[in-house]
Amino acid sequence: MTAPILSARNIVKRYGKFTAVNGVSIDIMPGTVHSVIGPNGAGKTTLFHSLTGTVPITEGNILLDGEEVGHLPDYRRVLKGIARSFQVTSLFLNLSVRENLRLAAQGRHPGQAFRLWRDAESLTAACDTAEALLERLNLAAVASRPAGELSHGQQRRLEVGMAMAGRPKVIFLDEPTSGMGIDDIGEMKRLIHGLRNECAVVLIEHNMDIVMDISDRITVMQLGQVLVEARPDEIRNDERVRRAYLGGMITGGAA
Ligand SMILES: Nc1ncnc2c1ncn2[C@@H]1O[C@H](COP(=O)(O)OP(=O)(O)OP(=O)(O)O)[C@@H](O)[C@H]1O
Repeated sequence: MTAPILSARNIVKRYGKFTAVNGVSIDIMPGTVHSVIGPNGAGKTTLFHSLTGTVPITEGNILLDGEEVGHLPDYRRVLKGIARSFQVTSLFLNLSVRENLRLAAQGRHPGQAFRLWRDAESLTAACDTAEALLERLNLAAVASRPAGELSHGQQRRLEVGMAMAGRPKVIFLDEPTSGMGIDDIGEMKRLIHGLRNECAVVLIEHNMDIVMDISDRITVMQLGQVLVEARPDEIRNDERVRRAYLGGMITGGAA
């Protein structure tokens, strides 16, 4: 039987007396897109922060490829193979798209990001990674333009590319299609769908059409806990989910 690439057990995150995540267990299987959905305030973002190390967990265990990472800071988890999509503000807006990707590829190894000129071999590898990513991201035509001049949709694809550049084992994407038009959404869906060939994807997404279309598994959260975890077709037809709190939200997309 295939082992999960990421396995979180009984994750608890408290802010003072308030428990935002209350005993969540989740297994992320390799080669899958696993979405986390739920109403506002359900604890999705807090769970993401807990798994990526953005906030320290109060209780629980997180195994990445069998190794406990639950108490490592976020930058150490990145080195172990956990990536999350950077926010637009984390792009180097004055550098070209190609240079952004090169730096992200170099940054895979600690201390190398700003030693490009000293390590020709690693620079060549980073260039190759950047060129391959430019094609994957459909950004080759704008490779030489400053990242700050890209459209919103292009910037969001570049963020995903920056996370991909380190060849992570698991990528966390937090609402990658927010604020996008229909064409950009289609491109992002194709990109995410293709990612599962090389790593697992954990996705927070409010657009149910997208969730139903591209997820292999869906975890539904409510009040800091897991309400149900299942395949999209099962979630769509789950009366607890439908009646209890998502109701008419699950309507679109081909599950
Ligand atoms: N830093 C914090 N301090 C105190 N409470 C917090 C903090 N961050 C989140 N919370 C609370 O934890 C609960 C879960 O929030 P969280 O942002 O994880 O939910 P969510 O499911 O991602 O919601 P949304 O879909 O609206 O983004 C909310 O009640 C929120 O107010």
